[in-house]
Amino acid sequence: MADSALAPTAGDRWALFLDIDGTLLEHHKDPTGVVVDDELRDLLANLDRQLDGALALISGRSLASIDTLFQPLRLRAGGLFGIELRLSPDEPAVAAEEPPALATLAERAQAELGHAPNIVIERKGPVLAIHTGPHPDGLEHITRLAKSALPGLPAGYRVVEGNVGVELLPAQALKGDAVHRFMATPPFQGRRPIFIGDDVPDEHAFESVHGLDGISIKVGRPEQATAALHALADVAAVRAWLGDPQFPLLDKLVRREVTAAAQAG
Ligand SMILES: O=P(O)(O)OC[C@H]1O[C@H](O[C@H]2O[C@H](CO)[C@@H](O)[C@H](O)[C@H]2O)[C@H](O)[C@@H](O)[C@@H]1O
Ligand SMILES: [Mg+2]
Repeated sequence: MADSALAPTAGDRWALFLDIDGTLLEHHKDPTGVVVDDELRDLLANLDRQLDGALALISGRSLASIDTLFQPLRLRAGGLFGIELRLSPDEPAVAAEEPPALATLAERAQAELGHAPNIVIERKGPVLAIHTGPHPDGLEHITRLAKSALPGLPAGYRVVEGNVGVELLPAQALKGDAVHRFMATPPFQGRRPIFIGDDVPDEHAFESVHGLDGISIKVGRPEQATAALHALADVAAVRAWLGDPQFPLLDKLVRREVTAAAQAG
């Protein structure tokens, strides 16, 4: 896909989509251990105002987890990789159901792996995450265990191996589709999307924004193949770029060599 993104035209209006973990927040060995500081809340609240509400968090976290983290800030958001969509801030969060076969796997994973110090099992309705933390000991075994449940799950479920864990996702868990849903609604319509993410599931959103004349930005891991055309080094660089008074300063983005896209998760 040709990269038109760094060819801003006068009067460009932007829409901003942000991944959370590894993009806005440094990773922590426990998913519940991350904390959103007031500086980040203020940064996002200011961007939300500056963009007339065309800002959404697109995360593998559930909407409930996102709201707990960022409260009292309540932004537009796509939770569970887009399964849960809040297209306007005053919409109530509706939690998605956990399929029985996924509950069985979660209990088996807890029995087999729960004792390992680096393993955290996170049940998120139709998504199950088995976190390995930064030292993915036993990742192969965990992936095999997760794949063993696929025959018992609804068609379309897949196992995604991310940077720090394995997740079992249903077919509709695609961040790029969430971006398209937001872009088809006010106040996102007619704007150029920017997506910033760090992990395999964000690849699908990078591809989506390319088709919308947008900007794709991968955070960290320069050695990883990605469809993203631009890069920011780490969480601190993301927050500095977002906080620049002249946001979005496109020429401050590092161009990434176009590499084979990671498997869009
Ligand atoms: O799409 P994201 O917003 O990046 O969310 C991806 C997952 O993030 C969380 O798990 C990851 O971060 C945790 C905190 O740093 C870490 O403990 C865990 O090992 C990582 O996998 C969250 O818990 C998941 O539900 C999200 O899918
Ligand atoms: Mg992430």
